[in-house]
Amino acid sequence: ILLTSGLVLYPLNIPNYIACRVIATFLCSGEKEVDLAVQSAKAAFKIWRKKSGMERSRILLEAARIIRERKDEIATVETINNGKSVFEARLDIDTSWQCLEYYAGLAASMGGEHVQLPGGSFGYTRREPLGVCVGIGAWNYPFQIASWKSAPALACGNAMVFKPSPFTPVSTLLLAEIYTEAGVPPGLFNVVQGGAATGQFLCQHRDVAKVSFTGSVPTGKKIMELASKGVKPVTLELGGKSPLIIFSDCDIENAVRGAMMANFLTQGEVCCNGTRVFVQREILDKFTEEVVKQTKKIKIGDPLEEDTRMGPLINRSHLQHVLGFIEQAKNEGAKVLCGGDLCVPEDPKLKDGYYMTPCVLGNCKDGMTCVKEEIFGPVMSILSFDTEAEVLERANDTNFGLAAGVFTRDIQRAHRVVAELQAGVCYINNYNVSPVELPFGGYKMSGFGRENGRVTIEYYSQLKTICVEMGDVESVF
Ligand SMILES: NC(=O)c1ccc[n+]([C@@H]2O[C@H](COP(=O)([O-])OP(=O)(O)OC[C@H]3O[C@@H](n4cnc5c(N)ncnc54)[C@H](O)[C@@H]3O)[C@@H](O)[C@H]2O)c1
Ligand SMILES: C[N+](C)(C)CCCC=O
Repeated sequence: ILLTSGLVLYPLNIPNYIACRVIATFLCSGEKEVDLAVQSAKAAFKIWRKKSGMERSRILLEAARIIRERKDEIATVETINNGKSVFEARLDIDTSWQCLEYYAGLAASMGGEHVQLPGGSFGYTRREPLGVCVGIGAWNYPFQIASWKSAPALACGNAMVFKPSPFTPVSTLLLAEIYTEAGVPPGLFNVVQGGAATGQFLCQHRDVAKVSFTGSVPTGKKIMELASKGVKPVTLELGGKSPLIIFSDCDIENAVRGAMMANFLTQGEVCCNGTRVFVQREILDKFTEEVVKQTKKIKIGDPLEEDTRMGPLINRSHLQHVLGFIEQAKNEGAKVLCGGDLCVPEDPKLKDGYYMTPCVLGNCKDGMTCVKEEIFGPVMSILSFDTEAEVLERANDTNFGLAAGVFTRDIQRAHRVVAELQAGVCYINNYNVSPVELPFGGYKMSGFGRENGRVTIEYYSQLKTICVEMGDVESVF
């Protein structure tokens, strides 16, 4: 997608292939447009917050139903938007409507507690919405990120202004359209387009009550700084360099499948990917041979085709950035076991696409750049280890803490190891599944706050305490 200022060309005609071409142009929202969106959300908030939880629930359920019904169409738009395979985009749309359904289920049960005090007095708490919340999204899961932020926000009675990444501006508009069709008040969910400047206007706006951000660590720090000026709470869903630990007693076939899931979804552009794959020495050769065999089989090509499993990366500069990491890895002593090259699919229509072959790096060491930094592309680094204590020490030796995984048949070891891993999301004998019932979010520099799960209600609401006196005032004066 080439972004220029200009007319919004939307809806677009869905083509039957993806290469590098302009599919839409959008105007970036400036300070004035951001203010209009916030004011419109503020007006809608006044109506929405008065609705009962049951009423909000019904509307969210209707939106979930429409997403489910339009799943194939939305997935196709997402594929054009981002480049991921349509097969995967459908899974993203599933977790999106599931998220709306989940919070619809919680909307009516939001409440506080009643506390008895001496002398018949009592207190109670009310869980109240925050107001206008801002959502700012990354480009790797555009529709899913917008759904994971807006569903709990709206369920709690808030309004939201959402800014997608300028690299993937399209699919979020479908979500806005669907909320409107489902019956939310006009302006309750607004989409503004643009990059850093638009994001900054949002974070600084005096009528914005909260910012929920998904993106990189450097941008997350800037957002936290901006929000701190208005003492606005933030949720930060940031990057990672997650460890995946494969013990020799695991089911190797499953572990190989897990490692593929942990590294190659969405062209490897996944925040929680388990890119540091620690394999116990006894099974290193066998595991590596099988993982390389499976990686070579990944079908790269037109992401709109049913059997494609890897499409193009998000843009040319990111492709070059990822290939640069592989060059550096070679220079630092890693061995390319497969992939890591520019790829020009046979289909002439795809010749300008940003394709590369998925890469497995062997002979990796903890100090190498490919092992320390988030690459955000299809690059798996394999490291060997001998003991549990050693691998735990090495797995935790990072400033990131988003996710981690462990493959073993020893159930006691599995729980012992995850208890020691410094990561917000830990997988045992699987990787990168995301049931919306479970909270998702990071430790350390991977951020704070959570998405999904019951706990997220706390991040989109505030607690009011009411103290009720049943006797006379006992004044100290
Ligand atoms: N933890 C998670 O749930 C999660 C999920 C997806 C992606 N990510 C992370 O996102 C990163 C990739 O996404 P990206 O390249 O879009 O990230 P990014 O930080 O470059 O941009 C994210 C969003 O922030 C906006 N932005 C940029 N500068 C801003 C500023 N100064 N003020 C306000 N907004 C600003 C961008 O326009 C975009 O919408 C990776 O690090 C990845 O790990 C994390
Ligand atoms: C759905 N996944 C694969 C768990 C990804 C969540 C969002 C991370 O980028």
